[in-house]
Amino acid sequence: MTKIKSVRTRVWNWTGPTVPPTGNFCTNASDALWMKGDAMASFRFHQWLTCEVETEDGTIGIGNAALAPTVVKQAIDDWYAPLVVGEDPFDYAYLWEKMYRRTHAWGRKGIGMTAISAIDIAIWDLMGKLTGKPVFKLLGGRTKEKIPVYYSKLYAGPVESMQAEAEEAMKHGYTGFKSRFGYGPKDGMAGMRENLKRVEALREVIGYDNDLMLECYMGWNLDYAKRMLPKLAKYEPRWLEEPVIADDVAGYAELNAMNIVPISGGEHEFSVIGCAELINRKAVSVLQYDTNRVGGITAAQKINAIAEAAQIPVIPHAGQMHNYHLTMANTNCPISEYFPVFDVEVGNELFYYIFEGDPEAVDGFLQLDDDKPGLGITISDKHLANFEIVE
Ligand SMILES: O=C(O)[C@H](O)[C@H](O)[C@@H](O)CO
Ligand SMILES: [Mg+2]
Repeated sequence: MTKIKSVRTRVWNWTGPTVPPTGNFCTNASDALWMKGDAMASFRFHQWLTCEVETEDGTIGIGNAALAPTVVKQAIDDWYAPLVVGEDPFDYAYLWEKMYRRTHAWGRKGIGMTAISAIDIAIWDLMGKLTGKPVFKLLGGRTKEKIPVYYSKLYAGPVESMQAEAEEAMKHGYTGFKSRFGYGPKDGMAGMRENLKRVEALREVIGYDNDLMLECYMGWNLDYAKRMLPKLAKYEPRWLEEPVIADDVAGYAELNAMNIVPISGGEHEFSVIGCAELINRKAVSVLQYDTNRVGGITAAQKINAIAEAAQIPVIPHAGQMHNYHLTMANTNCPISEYFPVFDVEVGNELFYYIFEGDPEAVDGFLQLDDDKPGLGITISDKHLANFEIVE
């Protein structure tokens, strides 16, 4: 048995070229504020955290976090790393509880649970490498020949450019497409019409034999969503995502109970109990935790069991290997989100510039390798010139 010897955290700041997103490309929680300018102008994921857990025999497991990397790094360095050094990585359930309970006063959600996630993902990568098995083979094995993925971009912009993007994506074999709304409560009825115009335009391109998912990114509220749902029904969205802020679980449940459009959410929920509440209160018809926020693979797999018992499908936020392995290992995880490989824009695509090994979608599917131990990713040296790395 080899013990954990060290935890190395690094913050990767992208300093390379970026594509400026169109203004107002997605509604968001800040839209409710009285503020000047475009709230999404500051919405960038141009930083990422890598977390490498090394054992005494020199094996290194790789974890990561996208939320607040500099703060999560400090939390790991100061609080969480000391809790796992000297421990056996295969005692991962005990280590998860140790990290969760020793910081329970402040770490149950947000930064603390993101830090736990990064370390836990690294531990699962480590266990895969130490056993010579891909992580999905440690979770339940292959439940799919390949993973169906949905195309996730279509940021709100001019109707013609959204239609052109959807047309291009159609050529790559996707059968699911997620777009972002650009308008919300502050834009009134005129904004509603702009939103509906774009949904109609996308349906004209992709037709009705493909899935269309609609993303609000917490930018609406209960009143606006209740008014919009009947107007959206005829476009048959597969789901309406994060219509209200993450704390408005009652609002989620009311919208989902209207049974007009399935409501999805969870990418801003944390821990097993946090997701169990969304399920038990019937707040979502599709649960979308992100493994690098919710508590890592240990927590995500427990949540998958609770969701399966309630027959709520789990389609994790973001794609990326820490989520793909769970989707491969669970029949109740039918498809994956997939950010197409793009020049760095909002930052959802930054993962591709830090890591190697993330599979590219082919004809709307992606594949995992039965013989690649761990998560199957390495830290890339291909784009180092475009990063400032903080140890
Ligand atoms: O579901 C998603 O992909 C997220 O909400 C996105 O990361 C974000 O880009 C908002 O569109
Ligand atoms: Mg989302």
